[in-house]
Amino acid sequence: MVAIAAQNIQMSFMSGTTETKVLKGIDLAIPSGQIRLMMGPSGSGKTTLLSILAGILTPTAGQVQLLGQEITTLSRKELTGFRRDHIGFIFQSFNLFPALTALENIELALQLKGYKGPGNKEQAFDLLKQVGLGDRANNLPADLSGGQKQRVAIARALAGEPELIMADEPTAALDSATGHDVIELMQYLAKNKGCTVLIITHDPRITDAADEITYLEDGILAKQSSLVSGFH
Ligand SMILES: Nc1ncnc2c1ncn2[C@@H]1O[C@H](COP(=O)(O)OP(=O)(O)OP(=O)(O)O)[C@@H](O)[C@H]1O
Repeated sequence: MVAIAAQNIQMSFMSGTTETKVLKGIDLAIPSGQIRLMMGPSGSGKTTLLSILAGILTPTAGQVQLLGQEITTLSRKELTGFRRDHIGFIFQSFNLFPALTALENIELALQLKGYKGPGNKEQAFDLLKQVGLGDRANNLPADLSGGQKQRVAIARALAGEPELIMADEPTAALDSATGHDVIELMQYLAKNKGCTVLIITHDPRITDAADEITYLEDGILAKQSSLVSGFH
């Protein structure tokens, strides 16, 4: 099954009377359970494309289907619900609430996803254990290292078991060993939970973890390499 699909995605931004075409007709099909990297020079349109695939930005033209659902026809409200129910997001900047402990950050995510029972604390703790942070549950983000914060952010993205994980530079702020741990965790999720993982990265150290790499250059797909079949 194809988890993330897009046809002829185009995106233009207006600044004054000048139109800048950032995406010029992108087609994508990412199978379920795959780890797909999206790479390319700065300004090539990666974040814009991820935002469109996640239904955060509406493209100027083109269609997107997530888990078989056409999302370009959904209302804002329906999109918000779809994202909440099916997508876990991970960003370079972690975006944790500084006044909440690691555990509370995840409990909050569960609440926002509509989980309202006494089991939330236990579930949040289980998620922290999955990312190897069972012993840091009561720490505030300020008392965690960059890698630990990113692992909390991943645990939060996993709350509610989303089928899709979308990450924008998840290892950029991490040292090499920690970045590797984070990617191993994503591999675990893809292989064992059937998550489909789409990662924007500049980080050449994580290319080995990908099933496939999509290269974006100046708003078009430059090439696609399948690591599984062994050609780069
Ligand atoms: N809201 C916006 N309004 C106008 N231009 C925008 C907007 N968002 C992005 N752009 C422009 O679109 C182009 C692509 O930006 P985008 O952030 O998608 O690139 P990127 O490949 O993710 O870059 P980086 O690797 O530096 O994050 C850039 O030239 C950027 O200035």
